[in-house]
Amino acid sequence: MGSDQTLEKTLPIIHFNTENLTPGSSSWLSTSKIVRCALESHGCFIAVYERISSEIHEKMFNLSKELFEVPVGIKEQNTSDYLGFGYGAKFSNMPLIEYLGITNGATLEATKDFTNLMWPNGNDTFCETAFSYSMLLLELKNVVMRMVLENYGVEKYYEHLKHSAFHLMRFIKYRTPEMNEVNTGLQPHVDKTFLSVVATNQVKGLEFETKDGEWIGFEPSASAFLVIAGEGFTAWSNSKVYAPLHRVIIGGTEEKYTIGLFSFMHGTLPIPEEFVDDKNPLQFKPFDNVAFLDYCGGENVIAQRAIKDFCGI
Ligand SMILES: O=C(O)CCC(=O)C(=O)O
Ligand SMILES: [Fe+2]
Repeated sequence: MGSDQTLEKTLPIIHFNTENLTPGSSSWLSTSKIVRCALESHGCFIAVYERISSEIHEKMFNLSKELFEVPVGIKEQNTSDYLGFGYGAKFSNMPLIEYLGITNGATLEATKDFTNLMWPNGNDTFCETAFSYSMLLLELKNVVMRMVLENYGVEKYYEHLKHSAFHLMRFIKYRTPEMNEVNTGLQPHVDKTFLSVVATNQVKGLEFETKDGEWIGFEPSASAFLVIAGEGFTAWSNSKVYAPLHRVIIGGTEEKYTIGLFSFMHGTLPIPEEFVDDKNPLQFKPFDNVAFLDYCGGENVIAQRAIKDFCGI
């Protein structure tokens, strides 16, 4: 296990292995502290998680290429009322990005429904691989949640949060820019989620802004996943967890593919009293993550950090 979080111009890197994945072990406890610190200082970190083998990772990304080859008319049937869910492409300010999403990702039923929508004659390999892969991302997300909550001494909320969570499994493709075309893959934004785990192919482009305004690029490598906090987690933790601004710039000649498991919460969440004291007065009212998404999908979409406007005190 190691952490490079004090190094400037790099994202914190946290290794997860058999030893520190054993709840209650001293190594679990020390890793929990490092995870919490990373989410407070950067709002994200690189998780080196070897339980996700390079075989399934590669298989999933190859299938994801196949997914984007499905005819547009079918991809467009992947609709959703939520901001950023469903199918999206051909945005005037972000011409390179195309995405598809499984609402209620990391469930077999939704993965099957999505597969059957994309391939009316079926595609068992896609369905099985996407489901297994989403479960592995979910496992990592849950480990991180549990570690952070334990380290804050608020583990009593873990089961409730785990059961209130629902996930968007999002597949993204960024094509390379043509001559004189902008290289913006994804505009700078802060996720409206609680917590996400994002995997990418070997192509660079994802960048995070540090608290002092510098942009740091993510260098993809085998078994490296990004854990990113969203504004929901910031509100719930009374601003202890930081949600970082990030963007995608497509520079090279290769297409970038991303697969992310983005978590959101159902229901109204109050801010635990453990996060509030004289030095840290309550900053947010109880909030509904789904209502927050709706709020951001309306005319407030421009605001990069909308949570304060939505439920700040
Ligand atoms: O494609 C990526 O690397 C990042 C995607 C992302 O930030 C998002 O979908 O919110
Ligand atoms: Fe994002």
